[in-house]
Amino acid sequence: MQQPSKIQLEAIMHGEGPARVVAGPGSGKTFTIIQRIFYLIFNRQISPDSILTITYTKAAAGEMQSRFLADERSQCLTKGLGNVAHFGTIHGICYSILKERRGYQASLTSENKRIRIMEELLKNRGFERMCSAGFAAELLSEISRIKNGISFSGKDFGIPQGSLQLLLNDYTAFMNERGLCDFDDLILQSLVLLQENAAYREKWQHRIRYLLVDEFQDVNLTQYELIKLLAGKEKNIFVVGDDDQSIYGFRGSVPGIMKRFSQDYPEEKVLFLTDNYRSGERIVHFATEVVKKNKDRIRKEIHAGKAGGKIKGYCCETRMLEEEKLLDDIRSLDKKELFESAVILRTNREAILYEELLTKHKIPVKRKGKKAQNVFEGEVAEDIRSFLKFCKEGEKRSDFLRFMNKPDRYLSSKALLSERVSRKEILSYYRQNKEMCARIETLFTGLLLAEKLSFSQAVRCFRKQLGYENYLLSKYPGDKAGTMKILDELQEGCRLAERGESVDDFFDKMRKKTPCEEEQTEEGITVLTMHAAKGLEFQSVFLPDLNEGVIPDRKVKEEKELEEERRLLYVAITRAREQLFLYYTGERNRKLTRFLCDISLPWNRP
Ligand SMILES: Nc1ncnc2c1ncn2[C@@H]1O[C@H](COP(=O)(O)OP(=O)(O)OP(=O)(O)O)[C@@H](O)[C@H]1O
Repeated sequence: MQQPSKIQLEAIMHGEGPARVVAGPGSGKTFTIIQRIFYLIFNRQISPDSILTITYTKAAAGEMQSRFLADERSQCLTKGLGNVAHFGTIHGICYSILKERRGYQASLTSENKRIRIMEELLKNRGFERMCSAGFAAELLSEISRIKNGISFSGKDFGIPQGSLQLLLNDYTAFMNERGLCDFDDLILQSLVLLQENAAYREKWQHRIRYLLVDEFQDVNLTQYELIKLLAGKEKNIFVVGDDDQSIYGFRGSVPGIMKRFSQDYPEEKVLFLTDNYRSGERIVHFATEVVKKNKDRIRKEIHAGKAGGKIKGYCCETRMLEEEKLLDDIRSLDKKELFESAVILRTNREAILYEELLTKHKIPVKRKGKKAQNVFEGEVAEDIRSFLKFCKEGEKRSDFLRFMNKPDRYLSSKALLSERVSRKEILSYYRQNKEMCARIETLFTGLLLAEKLSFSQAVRCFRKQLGYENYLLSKYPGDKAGTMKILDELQEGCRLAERGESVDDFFDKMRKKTPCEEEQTEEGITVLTMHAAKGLEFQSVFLPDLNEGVIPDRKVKEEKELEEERRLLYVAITRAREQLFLYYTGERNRKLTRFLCDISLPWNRP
């Protein structure tokens, strides 16, 4: 078995009271937490049932639990005491806190459903033109900031500031009236419940005698308040985190939370886990050079536990040369190395494009545990739903607005004079413009036809005859296969509609069918985003597109946000065990990311 280092041992054997472990990447945080749980159970005779470990994601909780159960010491626990330690996310714990309380019946609303609700509320307030899933998601993230007491981000949403507050009120009223709640509500409601109900609070404090928190740097302030309440007067709270890996600012986390803990618990024990067991020395030094430019951080010296580590940087004249060099480098790996390597990108969309590039060049890509998408959820499904509702159920203005300019027909909402859309009215509005009139006639011919067709045939008409398929293909040029797959599955799925069934009922029914997890885990190189790479490690890591505008993202301007972008790059770099490959392009005067500009590294031309 792996032997803990002296400092890890000190953390593992910490007794009572608050402790804060400031750790670097690859320093064995998970290992330390698991060993501490065993220490508490076997050396301090703490009942496993009263130990709770909070992780940031469900996947991390599952991973930690299986590592705990894989240790043979856990076997005698299940046999002997009949209970085990608990692992869960903060949302999971809050759900239990609320559920146990008699009468609590709120049902948790999925992200997709929240987006649909927000779209509806936007329409009700007269913002039809701005209504899209992306815009609704951005507003919801702002609402989340407000609910968590974080100041307004300053983003310009193109709507008056007062309207944002109105939308927040609408959203709260909508959720309350229907007994719905979202992830923020889970935390806020649990917090209020525990604050107001002393007996219930004490019951939970008594139940959780030892609280361990992983990835503490990503906890937001409301979550932190709740964690403090659970820790209660005994304060047996053990938090582990790396402020340099705080990358969830958009969910309200702040790297300063690690410092805040020490203000709230001045009697804390502080320990620094600074030996990196994962990466070769050169990679550790390089990563440190990158992150140390951030001002808002706890200073720490990370030491490499292993010698070596290879870093190669390439400045490519064109995007095409960059892709070719990346492909060549990946091809130079043997099969085993390939399966243990990853290409890491800034955004999801880029990850999809790179996955496609590799597949096109016959490089196997791993799709591990990826959740199959329910095609009846999302933007495309919403467009199709509006189209079907319009054709089959009353030609409503709000439905028409959603699809009328997909593809762009240059139709203005001003041409829609009444709640029920009339072809005549629109034609009369554009009577001076022959081209527009021809376009409108073509659209309405298709709509009239679709009215008489089955759901599935109508979807086909929308795709092919009315140009929706080509519109999507030009919107997502890099994801042709994905777009066609969604459209095919939606069209096929619509065959399941029953005679006389309303469009909304049918879509709701189809949305409830949970898609199964993709069973096979193909062997190949992993392609993922910087956010998703957190907590993972790979033998070789490839980082393409290290250009200004990509990282930092072109929208990011403020110093605080720039520091978070730098941390993202740090997370990506520190995933590499042995080899790190970096690429950027100088095409059309594009520049290397500012985060690497002043770090000495030979940038070779391929
Ligand atoms: N004392 C030790 N001796 C040898 N190897 C160790 C020791 N502690 C941890 N390791 C190894 O170091 C690697 C990193 O550990 P772990 O994944 O727990 O790091 P982490 O701190 O959670 O990393 P990160 O925050 O970067 O995701 C693992 O392969 C682990 O087995």
